[in-house]
Amino acid sequence: MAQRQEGAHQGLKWEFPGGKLEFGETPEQCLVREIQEELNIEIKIDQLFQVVSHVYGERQVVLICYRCSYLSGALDAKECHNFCWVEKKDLMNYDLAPADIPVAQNLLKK
Ligand SMILES: Nc1nc2c([nH]c(=O)n2[C@H]2C[C@H](O)[C@@H](COP(=O)(O)OP(=O)(O)OP(=O)(O)O)O2)c(=O)[nH]1
Ligand SMILES: [Mg+2]
Repeated sequence: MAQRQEGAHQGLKWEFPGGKLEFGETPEQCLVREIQEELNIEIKIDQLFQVVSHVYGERQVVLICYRCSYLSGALDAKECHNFCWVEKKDLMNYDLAPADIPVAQNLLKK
């Protein structure tokens, strides 16, 4: 889990790390890039897990969530406030971004 930067949208909330699509890239390419940029590690995309749409006031986000595997690199909070590996059973102890609650609940069921 990554903690969002202070002052960002949903600042200091905990999230599944990732970020916005750039023009022309696939969602999978976007996630590999974002994890490298934010956490300094290389990952492999395993499979689509869940798609969530959430409205925050005037902003709508669509999260495309994947199961991924760690490949290489040393974790570093390059573009996030903090990070940690979290066991599924402990997910609900974090102050999650509201859009992530159904994802965390779904993970707990599996
Ligand atoms: N990555 C991610 N974003 C989430 C989650 N839950 C959630 O509500 N969001 C929201 C926060 C943001 O409004 C949006 C994702 O934008 P972002 O700030 O991560 O985008 P980015 O990494 O490309 O950052 P930037 O370059 O736009 O600053 O989705 C989540 O679990 N992961
Ligand atoms: Mg991000």
